[in-house]
Amino acid sequence: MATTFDSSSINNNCNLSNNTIGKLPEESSVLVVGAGGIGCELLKSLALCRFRSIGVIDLDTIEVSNLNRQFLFRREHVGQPKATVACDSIRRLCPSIHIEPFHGDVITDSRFDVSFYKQYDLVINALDNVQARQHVNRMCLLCSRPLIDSGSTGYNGQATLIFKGRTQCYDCIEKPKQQRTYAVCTIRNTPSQPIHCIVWAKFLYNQLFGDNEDPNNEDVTPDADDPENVNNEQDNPINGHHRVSTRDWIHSEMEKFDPKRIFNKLFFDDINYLTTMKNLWEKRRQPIPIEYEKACQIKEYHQNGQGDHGQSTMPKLNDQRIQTISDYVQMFIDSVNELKQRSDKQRQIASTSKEPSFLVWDKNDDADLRFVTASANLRAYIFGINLTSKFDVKSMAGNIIPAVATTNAIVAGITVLQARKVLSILPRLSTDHTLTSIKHLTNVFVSTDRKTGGIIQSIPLEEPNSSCIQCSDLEQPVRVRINMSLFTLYSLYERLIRKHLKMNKPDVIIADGSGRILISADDDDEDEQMMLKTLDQFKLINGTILLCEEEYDDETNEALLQHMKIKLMLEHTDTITDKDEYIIVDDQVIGEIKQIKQSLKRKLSDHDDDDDDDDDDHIQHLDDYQNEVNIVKRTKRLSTTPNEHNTNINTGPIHTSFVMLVDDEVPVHTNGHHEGTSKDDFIINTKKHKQNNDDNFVSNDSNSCVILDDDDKTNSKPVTNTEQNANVADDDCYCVDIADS
Ligand SMILES: Nc1ncnc2c1ncn2[C@@H]1O[C@H](COP(=O)(O)OP(=O)(O)OP(=O)(O)O)[C@@H](O)[C@H]1O
Ligand SMILES: [Zn+2]
Repeated sequence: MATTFDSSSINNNCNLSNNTIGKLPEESSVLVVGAGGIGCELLKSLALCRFRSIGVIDLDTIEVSNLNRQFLFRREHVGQPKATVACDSIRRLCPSIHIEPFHGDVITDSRFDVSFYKQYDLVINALDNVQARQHVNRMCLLCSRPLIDSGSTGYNGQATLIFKGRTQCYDCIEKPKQQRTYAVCTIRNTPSQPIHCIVWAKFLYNQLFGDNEDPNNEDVTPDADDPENVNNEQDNPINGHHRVSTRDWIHSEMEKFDPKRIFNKLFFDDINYLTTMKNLWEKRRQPIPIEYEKACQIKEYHQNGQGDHGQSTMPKLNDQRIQTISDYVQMFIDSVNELKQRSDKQRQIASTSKEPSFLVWDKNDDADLRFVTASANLRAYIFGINLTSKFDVKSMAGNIIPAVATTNAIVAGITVLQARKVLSILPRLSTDHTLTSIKHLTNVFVSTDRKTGGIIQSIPLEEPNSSCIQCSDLEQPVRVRINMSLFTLYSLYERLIRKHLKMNKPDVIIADGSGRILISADDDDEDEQMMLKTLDQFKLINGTILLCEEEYDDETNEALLQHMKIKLMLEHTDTITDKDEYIIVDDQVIGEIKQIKQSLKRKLSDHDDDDDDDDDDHIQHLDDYQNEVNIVKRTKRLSTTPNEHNTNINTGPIHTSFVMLVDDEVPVHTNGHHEGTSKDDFIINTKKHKQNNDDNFVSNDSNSCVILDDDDKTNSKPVTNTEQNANVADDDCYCVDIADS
């Protein structure tokens, strides 16, 4: 790494096409997200292939376990940010490069907003988790930046291309569940494999130290509703054994928090209760409860003293060895004590900061891992299941598939070739909105499955999935800037969605592929407590997209005006300190409205010029017009300047305008400066209305304008920003408030 490499020597090999129109690597800038296994290989290859402007994001610091394959790091770097060290190493390899590190979480760090992404021509993912990949995918769709998603699992890998609206995006195909799920009854009542005990131990961790409000925080207490337990009377004390929910029990125990009592509750009382559910044990080995004092005496590796199950006599690291039950008892007590201290400290920190008040299990944290190893093995012993070494628990609990350095290197190489191909077509992308300019590109997979072809396989790009929530509806989301740790669900729904965006009562769905409903329109009993929670308490993060969708109300017909779908993109910023404040970022939306205006103008003037009174033409025109109205309706979501909800932002006077559609005609309104004006006046500056309020029909409210039925001026109605839906009949006109541009 100390030597400097002259990359020009390999440039010819990297010249993928004779296409001189394309952008050259040295002229382009690339954002690499993730500086781990693939990331290190990728940065090296990009630098050697003459990429000269690179941004690198990574949230992590270097660990000893990274050093075997993440070769930009050395032992002396352990503990330092990956992004910074990776960039330093690349600079040593290639001094002329401009490479900038960003140590932060790509999802939650508010530095990585739309303008950040727009600095780059191309984005490359070298990440290891779905959530971060989905986030970058969304940002690239929003910013119209091509994305290459690289990844590897063991011997398999991929470098797939994502072009907004032209190829499938990362979310077009539902991802297989990352983690295998196990039946709750198996975990709580009848484990039969080490993994069942490990999953149980992770649930237990969450119950003792984790987020109690997390819906995934499963109860670890015996499940009296087990379908196999049908003939038993449920939840009755049997032979004096009560079933006590661990969650409730631990709360009542918080003061004393004695690890020995916890031990006895989990491994003696609960197991005793389980043994009373007789049906479960008709065809299974019944678990044997153990008390703390007795467990301390057990020097066996296994219930039947079978020792180190089938493991070879190869020398092993300590963590790879299975220990005795008494060792695991000690490990349990020590780790519970350590984690209790840490959790108390965390609660204290949370009381004066925005930090969470709970612990989050981390496979790389030694106390976390010891707790799960000890708890899982004690439970395994009770159920007669083989024990598992700490080393194996880490890989099973962390859902780890071993990384293969060679796969990472191959994937990184392919990714750089993909990047060069993308650059070669970049200038044409903005003018060609079909698949033509990218039809020679492919997704590339590395696979050991020889039946499907060679190790490296090229698969044609596929068109977007029309029902993909992220990319099918190319309408841009409305970007809302808020402070997630202050802004409440109430403010989101009542102030922003209902009052400002004027939706009636929409469902609000989290568009992360889970389909989780944040607020249901059907839910009449809104839980007040829930509405007062801040958005971060619902685990909404920077970049979350919410789909607000309103259905027709057939009975009242009201919904005709309100039938809308709006996507909101939440952007977190610490700079907002008012809990109710939000800023709608509008540059793209204003552009969109201008386009609609242009297109309406064209249509209406075509119609005027058309002397032929052909009925079919007329119908066609009305259809077109209706489409436009629908577009406008759907686009009813604008306003960036301060409004009644954020007047505390001192950004000057309110300039609010309306886009108006009156029947099939151009809107007419009567105050002096606009009267008789042409079709151009779809956008009416209401500030001017106020300045000229010598007119009968003009409201004194600077946020209002007057609209008329085209042919009957007596129908004139003043319309204000906030009342427009109520006052304007559906067949009269339709208003869209937009910021004065
Ligand atoms: N949300 C995120 N923001 C920024 N970087 C991320 C985010 N999520 C993951 N990463 C980074 O992506 C990289 C993925 O690399 P890799 O798959 O080699 O994982 P690793 O954490 O380095 O290795 P291991 O998991 O085996 O310890 C990591 O360096 C990780 O820090
Ligand atoms: Zn998609």
